[in-house]
Order: sequence, then structure tokens, then C-alpha cells
Amino acid sequence: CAKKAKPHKDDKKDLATCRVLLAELETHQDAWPFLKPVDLKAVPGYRKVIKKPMDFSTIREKLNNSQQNNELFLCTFIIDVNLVFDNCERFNEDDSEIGRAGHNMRRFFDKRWTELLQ
Ligand SMILES: Cn1cc(C(=O)NCCN)ccc1=O
Repeated sequence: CAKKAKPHKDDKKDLATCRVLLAELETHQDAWPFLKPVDLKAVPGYRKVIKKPMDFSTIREKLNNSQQNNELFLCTFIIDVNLVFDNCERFNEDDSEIGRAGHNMRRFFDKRWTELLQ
């Protein structure tokens, strides 16, 4: 995704920008299904259907452990956030509470990351 993203000049601030963007995701009113890992014991079928679970708290952990000098962190961040929304679409009906929350969050993310990172 580094290639796809317009090579914008100042990638020094990208880690800080990812943290800002993640904070906006976490405080969004529709973020509640995505804040913590899905409880694999409480949600029947989730473990079988979703091969790579992801959630905002896990992304925050990964960001906290990532080094600015490892330039892959930006791609990893974008891929992980999209994984949250792709998992949600796979497991939930579009016309459901969680399904709608996922679509709303993806729309919000796409807009904000374009504004902040491209
Ligand atoms: C993202 N997602 C979340 C849940 C869930 O139950 N989250 C707990 C909310 N308190 C179930 C399915 C799913 O795809």
C-alpha cells in the first residue's frame, strides 16, 4: 500500500497521525463493536468463519510497539483497520446493528485517512 498511497512528502509525522486517526476511530459513536477483540467463546461461529480477527485495541498495541524507522507500520496500520471492517462485513448482515456500524466506520475512516495521510 506504500506504493498505492500518494508518496506524500513528510512521512516523519505518520506515526503520530496514525495515533490521532485511531483515537478518532475509538471515540466514534459507532465504534462499540470494534473496540475489543470479539469474544470467541460468546459469539458462535466467529472463530471458524473469521480467520484473522482484528480490533482497535489490538491495532493500538501494534502501533505502540511499532518503530517509526520500520516504514511498514503505515501499511500495516491501513491493512489492519481494513481487516476490522472486512471481518465485520463477512460476519454481519448489512442490515444489522453491527453491520451498519461497520459500514459507517469504514466510510469515516476512508474520508479521514485520505485527508490526513494522502
Ligand atoms: C465486530 N463484531 C462484534 C461483535 C460483538 O458482540 N461485540 C461485542 C460488543 N459489546 C459480534 C460480531 C462482530 O462481528
